[in-house]
Amino acid sequence: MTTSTPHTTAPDPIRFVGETDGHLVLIDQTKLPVDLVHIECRDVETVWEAIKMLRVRGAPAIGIAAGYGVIVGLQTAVDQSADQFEARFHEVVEYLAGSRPTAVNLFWALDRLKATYAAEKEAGKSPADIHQALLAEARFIHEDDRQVCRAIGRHGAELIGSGNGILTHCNAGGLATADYGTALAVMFTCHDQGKSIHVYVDETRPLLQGSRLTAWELVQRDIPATLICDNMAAQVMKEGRVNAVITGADRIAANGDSANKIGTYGVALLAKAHGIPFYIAAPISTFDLTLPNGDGIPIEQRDPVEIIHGMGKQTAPENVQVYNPAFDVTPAELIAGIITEKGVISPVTPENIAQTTAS
Ligand SMILES: CSC[C@@H](O)[C@@H](O)C(=O)COP(=O)(O)O
Repeated sequence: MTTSTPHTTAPDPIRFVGETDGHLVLIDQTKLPVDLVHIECRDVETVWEAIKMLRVRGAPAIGIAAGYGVIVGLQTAVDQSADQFEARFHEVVEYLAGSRPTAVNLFWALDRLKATYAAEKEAGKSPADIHQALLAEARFIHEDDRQVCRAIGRHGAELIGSGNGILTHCNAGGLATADYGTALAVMFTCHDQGKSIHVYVDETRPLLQGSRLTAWELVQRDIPATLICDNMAAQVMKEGRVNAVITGADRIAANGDSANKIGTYGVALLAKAHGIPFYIAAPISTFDLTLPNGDGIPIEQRDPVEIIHGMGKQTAPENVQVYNPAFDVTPAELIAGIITEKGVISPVTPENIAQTTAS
């Protein structure tokens, strides 16, 4: 079921309505910026489809939605035996884990629910009680992300001076998190602090998260912003308009190599060539310390149709070969700092990452 409302203020991208028998409500991000449409997810298949098709997207938001996806996925099993309930739990977790491969926040959130399940089972709890505990954990992940984003904004704002131009790529805003964002949190905080900033927004081919979502969020907040096509970033930097680049991340390896939306690596190289600091803004939940470097980060490959028919009309021959990786990996040496809720990691070294993530 979908509902449409006028969009004059920044709305919650993710809401869970009710208790364990409730449902998930998401902004359908594929419809923005033209329509603010909500979708109701009353089964896990709808949640999976929403993640896969980028109706909900952005690393933290995917994790939050998946947490609630487990709750709706278990609703059909709560009256069954403890063994059947547990089998369904693992089935739902595996199913949601197969929706998208790159953002580690998805797996991080599911792992937290697995740990909750194990603790409740150990304590001899019933399926209904376990279901309740899982909802509490999903809600905690959601609420905690709000605080995390605010802290990222505060730490990042210290790096930005009044009068600065900031370039960003993709959407790491309120829509990609519980609210307020990661990279955009820095810009929102600067704006709230009265600093005059100007944001350059890469449109972000092929799915235009920059022009559809980031530009929309900035316009909603009256933050001065200029939309550019991805291939204009070098010229804009050369003209001296950009003092810092800030993007989000989907997975950060133990050495700081960071996966983010395809094109981010190119932006980081351009920033280096122009002597502009390139920052990643991401929560601790985006670090994957099991990976020593970015080589092991799984890169999602998406459907060629997104490029051949990306603008709602055919822009390439149907039978042309297409390569459509959704993410790339920016090497740590190109990153001036990683802005987390615990502070800014700089220089980006394995030692500094280990220290901050453990604190
Ligand atoms: C705070 S969101 C950080 C990243 O998830 C974001 O920059 C990004 O690359 C999202 O890609 P998407 O494919 O739109 O989910």
